[in-house]
Amino acid sequence: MAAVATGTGIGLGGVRLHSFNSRPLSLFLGKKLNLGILSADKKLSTSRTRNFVVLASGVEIFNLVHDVFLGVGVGLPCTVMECGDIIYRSTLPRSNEITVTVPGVILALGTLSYLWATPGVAPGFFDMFVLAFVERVFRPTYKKDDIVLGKKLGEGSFGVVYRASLAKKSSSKDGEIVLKKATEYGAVEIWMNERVRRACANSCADFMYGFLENSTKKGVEYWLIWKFEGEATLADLLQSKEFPYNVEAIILGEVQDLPKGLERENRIIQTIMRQLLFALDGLHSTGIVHRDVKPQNIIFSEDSRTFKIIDLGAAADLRVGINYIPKEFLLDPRYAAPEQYIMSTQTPSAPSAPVATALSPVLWQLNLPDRFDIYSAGLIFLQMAFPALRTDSGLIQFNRQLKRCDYDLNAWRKTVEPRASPEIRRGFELLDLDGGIGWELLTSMVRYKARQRISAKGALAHPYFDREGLLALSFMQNLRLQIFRATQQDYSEAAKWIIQLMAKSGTQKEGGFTEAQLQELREIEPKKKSSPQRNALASALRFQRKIIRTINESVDELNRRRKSLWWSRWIPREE
Ligand SMILES: Nc1ncnc2c1ncn2[C@@H]1O[C@H](COP(=O)(O)OP(=O)(O)OP(=O)(O)O)[C@@H](O)[C@H]1O
Repeated sequence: MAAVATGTGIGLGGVRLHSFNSRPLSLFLGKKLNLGILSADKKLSTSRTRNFVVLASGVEIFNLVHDVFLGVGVGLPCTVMECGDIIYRSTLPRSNEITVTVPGVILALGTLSYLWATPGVAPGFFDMFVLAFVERVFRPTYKKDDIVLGKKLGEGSFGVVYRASLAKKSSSKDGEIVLKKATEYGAVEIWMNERVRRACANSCADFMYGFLENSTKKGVEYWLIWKFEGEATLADLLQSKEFPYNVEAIILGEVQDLPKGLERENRIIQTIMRQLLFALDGLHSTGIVHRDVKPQNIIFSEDSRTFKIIDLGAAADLRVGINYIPKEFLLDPRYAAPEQYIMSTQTPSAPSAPVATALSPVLWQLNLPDRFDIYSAGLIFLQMAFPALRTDSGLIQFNRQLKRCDYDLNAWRKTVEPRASPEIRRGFELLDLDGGIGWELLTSMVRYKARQRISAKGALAHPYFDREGLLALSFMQNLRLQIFRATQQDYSEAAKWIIQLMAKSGTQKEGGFTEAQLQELREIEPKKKSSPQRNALASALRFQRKIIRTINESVDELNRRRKSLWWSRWIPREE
């Protein structure tokens, strides 16, 4: 008895019949077709599917179609199940069995590395939907009445900071807190502090609680509470004539009885830089860019004897797109990197949180927003090495000089060194210790292009932090240094190319980038030839662009307001 079987499987006389994939019906009409010819007598036939021409009569076509419908959905295709043409039901592989294939493994590994790449899509989901809830349940909460205000510590445009204490305290040290009464920007700061507390608690001042206080007549006010970390910021310590020995004393807890000199100062500065980079690495690894790194925002924690970062009010969380405003103008101009924005201005405004989260690894790699903080940290390094740069006027003057040298520190050095004061010379000497490894690290932090700047993790692995310095590097350390230097190459052209591709493809809504913007990207000089028609066309284009820009900005603004709602709902309110 012979039967023509098609579809994915047909039961016939106790035998499960399988042929290759079911084909579109049009193929049956006199075309060549893959069909399995099966003999029911041979229960375990090894026969392969043969190709032959089916000249189907009307009745046969009807039967075939009937068979197809019967077959579909009965079993999986043999190609997947590797079952041959005829296999007993009992010998079929179990349907839930996972087949490991090379492309499958590559795909799975690729997906996993994408989900774990900075800023971490997968850890982000875990943090937001598990850790945040667990923390809410177990962390102590505070109310306005629990806090006794003390002296004012500072006042910025977005809030006032007080030293305070808790009315009910378990020990005298326990009760010392810092309270910030902040405007609507306090909501961002609460979000960032909570994120940091869960992801890298040691990087920043110990955040205790934050809530919305709306009983005051002033309107919306966010109250943020931190543990009181200590009296001194790095700015206070830098202003002392004793710097860096005053830092050594508080880090070690005692005054060293050693001769003062460059070597010793270098070691102290190394320690401060290591602690600062460690704190930054913690923030960056979790997708947070501080954007306001400066000595005033680095506090010395007396308990842990380390420097910690404060004031996350201007920080951006690139994992979920909070405070992600590509064109936002930034903050303290004394410490801001030349790009001034953490994201390329070609990057479209942040999409909704799930999309921002899904795209975050790509956007992070394209923009490397963390390098904004690295530039600021580099300037702090410079201030530690050169006392003349510790004053506002000194730093502003340095910034002007560096800008004139196209942000090339080596060029700046060439201009100032020949006529430098003994104090400036001493700074260069300090950085030139151990074969100039300090200078090398500094120049890899303070660079014009963000892409060419070293990351916090890279800086921590730099030989500058090995005690022996450059000359005593082992083979492996030397290799590491060479790799580090290779990674300092300029890959911005490649990134630009990718951005261009993204820009060209554009979306229907955004309309992609205009030719003029692409021109700007390519840094091609616009043609100078002009004619009345060309001028008229240019004016019309300019006008059109202006209208589009205005509409986009208004939509952005509306979106931003709408988007700002979702995460501020997480902030507790005082009952
Ligand atoms: N956890 C802390 N422990 C001890 N002191 C702190 C702490 N947090 C903040 N301070 C002190 O309060 C000051 C102001 O804090 P912060 O920078 O967060 O406020 P701000 O309103 O943003 O100020 P500004 O606008 O001047 O930066 C700091 O310079 C520091 O001296």
